[in-house]
Amino acid sequence: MTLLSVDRLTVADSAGHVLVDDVSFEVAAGDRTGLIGESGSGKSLTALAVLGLLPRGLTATGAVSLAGADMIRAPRGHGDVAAVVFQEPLTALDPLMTAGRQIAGPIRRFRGLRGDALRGAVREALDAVRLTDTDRIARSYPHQLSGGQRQRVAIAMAIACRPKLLIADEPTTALDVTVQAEILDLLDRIVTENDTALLFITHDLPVAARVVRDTHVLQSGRIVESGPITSLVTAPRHPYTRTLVESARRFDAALERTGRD
Ligand SMILES: Nc1ncnc2c1ncn2[C@@H]1O[C@H](COP(=O)(O)OP(=O)(O)OP(=O)(O)O)[C@@H](O)[C@H]1O
Repeated sequence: MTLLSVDRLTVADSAGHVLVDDVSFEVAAGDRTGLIGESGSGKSLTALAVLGLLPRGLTATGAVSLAGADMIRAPRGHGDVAAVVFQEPLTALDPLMTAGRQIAGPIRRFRGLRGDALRGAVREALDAVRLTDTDRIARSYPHQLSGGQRQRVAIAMAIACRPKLLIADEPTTALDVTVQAEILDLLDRIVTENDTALLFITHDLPVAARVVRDTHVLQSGRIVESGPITSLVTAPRHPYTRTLVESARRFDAALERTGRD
């Protein structure tokens, strides 16, 4: 079943500059789809258009259907269908609210739980993202948590309403390498266990290769290549994809050399 259908999506600013150019792709239930491209290639604007959350001054044309809702002409709240995890958890978290209350918000709104049932669901969400000491974490404010803990709380908030689609926009870019690997494993496990579809946005090909199956490569707002990530890595067709693969290989080789020193 197609959950998300993006058909000839074009996003332009008020001066008419085209920022996302004729982008089409689909995500079916349970898919793990990547959007890969360098900074400024249009990945985040594509995600925001999917959620009906484009910044003021930008207009979208084409068609975006999310679980049957027209997200361009009649965007509606997406909270029960899709959830998003951003690069910097502090942008998603309210600095003045404890982690527990933040996770409780969408559960109350979309699942209608109250009292003990609500508290139980918050604990469950914290357990699901492998946060130990859940009572302390639930009582903590964002600044009292580490970067990795904050991103786990943001993921707990995103999955607490059991969305059918999880959009992760550079979810590990702000984290150090060990924490990055833990968060990728966590996302991998969560989408597998809940059969959630994943739209994973990154500039980092090796990071994408850990979690996605099919991917689209974006350059200057356009999709230049699409396919299974394994084929893209082993036999890239477009020159830009080749550049991405080569720079990932050079980085790997440099890491290996550093390891031997
Ligand atoms: N609100 C806005 N108004 C005008 N231009 C914008 C706006 N937001 C983004 N852009 C421009 O649109 C283009 C695509 O931006 P987008 O944020 O989608 O890129 P990205 O691939 O997600 O990059 P990054 O990984 O750096 O976030 C960029 O050239 C950016 O400068």
